[in-house]
Amino acid sequence: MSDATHFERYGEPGFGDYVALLKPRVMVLVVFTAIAGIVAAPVAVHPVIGLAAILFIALGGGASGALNMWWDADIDAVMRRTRGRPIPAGRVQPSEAMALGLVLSAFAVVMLGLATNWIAAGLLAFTIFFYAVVYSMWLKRSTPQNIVIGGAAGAFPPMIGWAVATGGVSAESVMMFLLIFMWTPPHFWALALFMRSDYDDAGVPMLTVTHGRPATRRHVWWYTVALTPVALGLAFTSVGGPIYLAAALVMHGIFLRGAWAIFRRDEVMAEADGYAVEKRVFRDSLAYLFVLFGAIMVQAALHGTVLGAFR
Ligand code: HEM
Ligand SMILES: CC(C)=CCC/C(C)=C/CC/C(C)=C/COP(=O)(O)OP(=O)(O)O
Repeated sequence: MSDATHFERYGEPGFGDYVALLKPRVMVLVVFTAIAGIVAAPVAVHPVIGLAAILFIALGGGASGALNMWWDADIDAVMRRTRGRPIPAGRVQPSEAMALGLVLSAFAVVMLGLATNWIAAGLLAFTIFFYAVVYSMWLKRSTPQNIVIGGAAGAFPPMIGWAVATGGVSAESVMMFLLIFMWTPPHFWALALFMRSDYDDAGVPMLTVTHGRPATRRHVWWYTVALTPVALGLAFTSVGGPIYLAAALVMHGIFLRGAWAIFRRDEVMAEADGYAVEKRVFRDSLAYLFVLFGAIMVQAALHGTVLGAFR
C-alpha cells in the first residue's frame, strides 16, 4: 500500500464530492431566506434577474462552505458526524477545496454585482468573509461565543436578498437578520446537546464543552425567549401581516415549548429517551425558519410585489 497513489488508496473524487463541499443541505435554507428577502422587498425584481441573483447567492454560500471545509478539515476528521466529508475522507485535496472556494466566491460576488448592484454584492462578499474568516478561522476555535457572533454570517442572506431588490438596507431587512441571528444559538445548541462528545473530542470550545450541559440547556431556553419579540415583532412591519403572525405564534409556541422541555431536563432524563427532545427541537428549529420565511413570502404575494414583477 505504501507506494499506492493517493487515488488508488482513497478513490477518485466524484462530482458529488465537490457538491458536498458546498454544504448543499444547509444552503437550501440559506437560499430560501435570501429568496424571502428578495420577494418581501417593496421593489419588484425582474424574474430573470431574481433567478440569477438566487443562483449567485447560492454559489457564494456554497463557496463559503468549501472554504470552511478546507480550514476545518483537521477537526472534521476527528468528529464522527463529519469524518466522512470529502477532505477528511481523502477524496478531495485541501488545496482543491480552497481553490474552489476562492474562485467560486469571486465569481459569485462579481456576477451578483453585475447582475444586480454592488451593495448586494458587497453584502455577499462580507457574508462569505464572515463565515470563512471571522467564524471558521478566528472564533470557532477560540471562544464559546463562536456561534453567537459567528452566527451573524448565516443571518445576512435575507439582507442580501433585500439589497438585490432595493439596493439598500432597511429596518425590515435588519429585523429579518435578527430573526436568524437570535435563532442560530438555540438551533445549534440543541444539536450540540445530542452530538455528545464530538466537540470535546475535537477540542472545539462549544458551550457544551466549556460551560457544560446544564448551562447549555439554560442558554437554549433564554435565547428562545429573547427571540420572541423579534419573531412576533416582524408581524407588525411591512413584511409581516396576519398570515405571518399566525405562523409565528404557532411555530414560536412550539419552539418555546421545546426549549422549556430542554431547560427542565437533565442528562439522566435525556439519556433515558435517547435525547429525543433535543433531536425534536433541532428538527423543529429547521421547520421554524422555513415556515416563518415561507409566511413572509406568502405575505409578499398578497401585497402584490411578487405578481407585480410579472406585470
Ligand atoms: C454559526 C451558525 C450555525 C451553526 C454552528 C450550525 C450548525 C449546524 C450543524 C453542526 C448542523 C448539523 C448537520 C450538518 O452537518 O449539516 C446543522 C444543520 C443544519 N443547519 Fe445549521 N448551523 C448554523 C447556522 C445555520 C443557518 C444560518 C442556517 C440556515 C438559515 C442553518 C441551516 C441548517 C440546516 C438546513 C441544517 C440541516 C442540514 C441537513 O439536513 O443535513 N444553520 N447546523
Ligand atoms: C450567502 C452566504 C455566504 C451564506 C453563508 C451562510 C452561512 C454562514 C451558513 C453557515 C451555517 C453553517 C453550515 C454553520 C455550520 O457551522 P460549522 O461550519 O462549524 O459546522 P460543521 O461542524 O458542520 O462544519
